[in-house]
Amino acid sequence: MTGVKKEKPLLEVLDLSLSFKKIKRGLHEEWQDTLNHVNIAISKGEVVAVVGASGSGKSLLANAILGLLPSNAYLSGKIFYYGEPLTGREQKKLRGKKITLIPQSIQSLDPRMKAGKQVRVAAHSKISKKSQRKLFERVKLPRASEKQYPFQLSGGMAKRVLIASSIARDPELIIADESTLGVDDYVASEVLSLLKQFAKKGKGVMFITHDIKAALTIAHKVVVLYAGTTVEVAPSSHFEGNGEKLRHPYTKALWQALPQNGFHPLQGEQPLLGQVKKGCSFASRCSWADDQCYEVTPSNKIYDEGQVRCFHA
Ligand SMILES: Nc1ncnc2c1ncn2[C@@H]1O[C@H](COP(=O)(O)OP(=O)(O)OP(=O)(O)O)[C@@H](O)[C@H]1O
Ligand code: NI
Repeated sequence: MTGVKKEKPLLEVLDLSLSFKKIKRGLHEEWQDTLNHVNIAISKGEVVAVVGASGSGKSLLANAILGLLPSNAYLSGKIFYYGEPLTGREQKKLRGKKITLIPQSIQSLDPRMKAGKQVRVAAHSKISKKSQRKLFERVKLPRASEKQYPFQLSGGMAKRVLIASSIARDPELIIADESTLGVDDYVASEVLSLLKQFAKKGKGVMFITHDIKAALTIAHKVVVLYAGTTVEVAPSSHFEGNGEKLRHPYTKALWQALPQNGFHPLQGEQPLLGQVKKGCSFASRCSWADDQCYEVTPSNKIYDEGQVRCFHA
C-alpha cells in the first residue's frame, strides 16, 4: 500500500558480534569471539524461533538483548528497539518490564517463596492479589498453587509460574529460552500455545530452542544459528518436503535429520565458539564447500522472505 508507513520492527539486531576479553598474564590481551554477525528482526505479533545446537550462542544472544552480559564482554553491531538504539540504559529500563525473559531453568524460581508471591514480586509488587490470580488463570495455574513453594509444584506448573512472572508487567517482547525443554509433550504443547497466544495479543516472541519441530508449530519465521552466526532466516512455510525451499545447507540438514524426513544425521561437529576458523563456519561439514568457503566468510544475502549466508545458496 502506498502512503502507509511500515512500522519499525519491535526488535532489530544488526550485525551483532560479541567477544570476551580473557584474563591474561603479560602484555597482550586475548579475545574469545562468540557471536559473529548475528541478524534478527522481530515484529509485533510475531513468533520468531532461534534454532541452533547446544553451544551455538542462543543464550548469549538473549543475554546481549537483555543487557545481561559480564563486564568483560564487548559488543559490536547494533540493537534497535522500535527503531531506536537499545542502549545499556534503555535495556536496564525495559528489562523485566517491556522486555522479559522466560528462563530456561525452573531453578530460577526462589525456593523460599510461594508461587503467588513469586509472580507478585516479578511484578515489583505493582499488582494486586486479584491481578496475580488473573495471571494464574491466564497460564492455567490452579488457584491453590499460589500457596505452594516451588518444590511442591510439578515441573509443568513451575514453568507456568515462570511464564506468569514474565508477563506480569505486560511486556512487549518475550524471550523464551528453551521453554519446552525437560517437560513432557503435554506441557510442551501448552507452553507453545501460551507463547502463540502472546503473539496473537500483539507481543513479539523470541522462542529459543534446539527443537526445530517445536519451533515450527508456532513460529512465523526461523532464525538458524550456527557457531555464533545467523546462517539463515526463513519463513516456517519453507520447511516442507525435502527442504528444497531452504537455502543454507545446514538448515536443509537440520530439516532432513528429523525422523519424519528420513532421519539423515549430519556428520561432524559444530566448532566451539572461540575456535571458529576463517571462512564459512559450516565449511568442514558441507558437501557444497569449495576453496573459497574455507578462506572467505560469506556475506549475508537478503531476499524477499529471508536471508542466507552461503556462497552457493
Ligand atoms: N561469559 C562467557 N565468557 C566466555 N565465553 C562464554 C561466556 N558465556 C558463554 N560463552 C561461550 O559461548 C558458548 C555458547 O553459549 P550459549 O549459552 O549461548 O549456548 P546455547 O546455544 O544457549 O547452548 P544451549 O543450547 O546448551 O543452552 C559457550 O559454549 C561458551 O563457550
Ligand atoms: Ni542456552
